[in-house]
Amino acid sequence: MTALSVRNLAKTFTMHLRGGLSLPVVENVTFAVSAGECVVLGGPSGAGKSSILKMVYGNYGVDRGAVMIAHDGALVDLASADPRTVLTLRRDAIGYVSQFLRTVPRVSTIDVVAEPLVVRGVDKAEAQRRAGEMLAQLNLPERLWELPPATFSGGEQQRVNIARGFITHHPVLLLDEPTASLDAANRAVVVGMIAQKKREGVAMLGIFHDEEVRAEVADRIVDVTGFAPKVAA
Ligand SMILES: Nc1ncnc2c1ncn2[C@@H]1O[C@H](COP(=O)(O)OP(=O)(O)OP(=O)(O)O)[C@@H](O)[C@H]1O
Repeated sequence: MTALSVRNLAKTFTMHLRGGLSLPVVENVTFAVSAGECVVLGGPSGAGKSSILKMVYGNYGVDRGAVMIAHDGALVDLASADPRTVLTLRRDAIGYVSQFLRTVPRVSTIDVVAEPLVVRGVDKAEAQRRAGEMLAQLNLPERLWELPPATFSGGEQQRVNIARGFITHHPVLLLDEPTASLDAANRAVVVGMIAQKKREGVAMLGIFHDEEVRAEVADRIVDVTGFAPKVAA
């Protein structure tokens, strides 16, 4: 079953501070991700992988094309949806694990991780219990759970971010380098968490620079260089 279908996306950045210089990045981006599948975007630095992920989540507008996401038994185009629909899709249908944690001052780690469940109506104590399970799985020492993550190391912050991104059940999940700052043991934990999401039928689209991780999680690699804009003669 197709959970995410990207059709003919195109993006050109316009550099307003450079006299309106236009920088075509990708065109005709077309691929689909099925439930229970992890598709990885491949290609060299600058090919447009992050830009595609940001368009799929609606952080970047698209010049052309559609991002169809399964929701309530239909496919909804996130690229042309109004802001309310985008928020609904982000609550119920599509999640995003970014590379970096955006920390909020004074909020404890356990509450940072529990929050996505609390806003979905889960009882606070139950949300914190599940947050603790995620943090323990990711080997984050319990003495850190009551502290805000602002002063944590890069790898600790990334694990808090992964716990927060994986705690909900979004049928489509976008992963932007979730293992970049992790040691081998924790990379293996995340690989296991991705395998678990596959078993639960989640469709994942990700960027992984680490070749070992990529080989373990990718069911298919979509080479982004195939979407390079044709240079006009
Ligand atoms: N907001 C932006 N404004 C202008 N140009 C941008 C913007 N975002 C990306 N670009 C440009 O688009 C091109 C593709 O960038 P992108 O980050 O998508 O590549 P990538 O394949 O993810 O690279 P990497 O593997 O290095 O992360 C680059 O040339 C980049 O400079």
